[in-house]
Amino acid sequence: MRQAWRVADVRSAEKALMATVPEGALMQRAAAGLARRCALMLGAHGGVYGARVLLLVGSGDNGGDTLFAGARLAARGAQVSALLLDPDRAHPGGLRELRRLGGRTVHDLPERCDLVLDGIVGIGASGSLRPRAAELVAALAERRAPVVAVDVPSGVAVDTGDVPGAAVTADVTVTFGCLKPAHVVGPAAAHAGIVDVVDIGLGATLRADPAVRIPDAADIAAWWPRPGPASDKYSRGVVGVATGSATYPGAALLSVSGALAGPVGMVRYAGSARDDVVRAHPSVVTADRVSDAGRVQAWVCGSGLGTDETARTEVRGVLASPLPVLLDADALTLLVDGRHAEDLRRNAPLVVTPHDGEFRRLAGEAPGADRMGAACKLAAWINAVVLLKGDRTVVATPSGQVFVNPTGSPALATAGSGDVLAGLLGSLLAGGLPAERAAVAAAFVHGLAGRRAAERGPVTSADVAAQLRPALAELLG
Ligand SMILES: NC(=O)C1=CN([C@@H]2O[C@H](COP(=O)(O)OP(=O)(O)OC[C@H]3O[C@@H](n4cnc5c(N)ncnc54)[C@H](OP(=O)(O)O)[C@@H]3O)[C@@H](O)[C@H]2O)[C@@H](O)CC1
Ligand SMILES: Nc1ncnc2c1ncn2[C@@H]1O[C@H](COP(=O)(O)OP(=O)(O)O)[C@@H](O)[C@H]1O
Repeated sequence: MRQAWRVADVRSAEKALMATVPEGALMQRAAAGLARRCALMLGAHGGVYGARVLLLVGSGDNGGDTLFAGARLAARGAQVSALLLDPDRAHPGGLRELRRLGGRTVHDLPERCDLVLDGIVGIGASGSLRPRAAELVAALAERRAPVVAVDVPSGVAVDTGDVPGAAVTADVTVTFGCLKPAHVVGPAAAHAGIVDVVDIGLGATLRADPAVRIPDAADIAAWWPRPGPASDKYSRGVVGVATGSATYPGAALLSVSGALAGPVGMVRYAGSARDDVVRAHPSVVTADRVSDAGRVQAWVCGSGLGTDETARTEVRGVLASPLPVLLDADALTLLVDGRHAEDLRRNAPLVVTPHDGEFRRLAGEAPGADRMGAACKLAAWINAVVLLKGDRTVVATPSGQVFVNPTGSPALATAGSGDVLAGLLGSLLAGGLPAERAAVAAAFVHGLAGRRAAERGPVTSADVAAQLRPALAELLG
């Protein structure tokens, strides 16, 4: 599991580390790692010697890292030019070193270059880029040269992953010590490109809790419940699916197909699409209503359910059970008027899976610029695990733990793909995973399936469901 830390925590760790090393040592470690990565990129396209490298240099230490890295590239024969945003405030030691090794300063963006290092601002940035920096970033976007962002792409909000204005879009971001939220969450993540972490020795002093955890395939494979010799269909868990309606029978089929790909031994369906469900999935045991469904270990409720009194009774029914419950789509709409406030006071886990519109209705405001903060706030408020959908889906727990999903594809933005996710997540709940792991694992595998489906052309949610099994076969070996 990778982790990312907030600026304040990085700063304290850096301060503690700096007290133990010679002055300037951290910047040299950062510059060495940065130069190495740049040399690798140049090496793949003709070599370092003679390559035209442009440094965009702000007046903080981010610019300092960039100048020292540029000096190292100049020492290897690159033609390095530095564009200083504020020449009087550029890092003096870095500028001296660059000049000593043959680098020069320029006043405008050159027409052509082989690599650009973005050292305008790093973790010391505040607010959106100032006009001169923003102009430069806009002009850079037209040059189409490969860009390496130093620590973070300039213009992103480091702690939230928001992109409040102009921002550099990098091919590679070389960051120091640890990941920061902007590398993995929100619209900023798409600006970072491939992210490389350079070890500057921060590990020992970085003691704060991470701001966000990023699962990898090994985590999901380790968590995924697997049947053993003593398993039977009941001991593997039975998930109840209360979704779909006469108007939306497809939602029932999609959520059931998601549930069937999960680890449970049986799927029970309760609702008016039962005939369609059995026709498509003969192994599913069906009933008309939640109250008649039989024993399950977790409930999934909401996709395509409608918002009439029958739907309300079903939502009330699943919430009244002592079991883990996932509420999605129409069930979330039904929560908004407050009539289920009492039902929400339950001891068993609750997971809600809103997209932005559902989130706004539930929380009373849109997730806004800080998706992690917003998800945490809602999770604490309703005492539920919140899975906030989107690119880089966020999972937040009532106690404030946050996960960001690294898999997925924009192709998942297709009607019904959330229904598939809900079914899979419910299956993991019934299979015995703690709610936050079920949410994280479901988002991860759903994202893998989305990617696989996208490789085969335009994606429907049925394609996503069909790719869950192959994605799992690959993941679980
Ligand atoms: N600490 C360490 O141990 C290590 C730190 N390291 C490196 O230091 C970096 C942090 O350096 P930092 O603290 O000097 O801040 P930095 O990111 O250069 O930004 C400050 C400058 O930006 C300016 N500025 C601010 N906002 C702006 C805006 N919106 N638009 C435009 N400009 C804006 C601000 O201007 P001012 O407000 O002063 O006028 C000031 O000039 C970090 O990311 C990493 O690369 C590594 O060497 C490893 C060891
Ligand atoms: N731009 C995007 N990039 C990646 N994934 C996305 C994007 N937009 C939506 N998704 C994913 O697609 C799914 C859509 O779910 P949802 O909005 O509930 O659809 P539906 O209600 O039609 O089933 C979610 O898993 C979400 O994370």
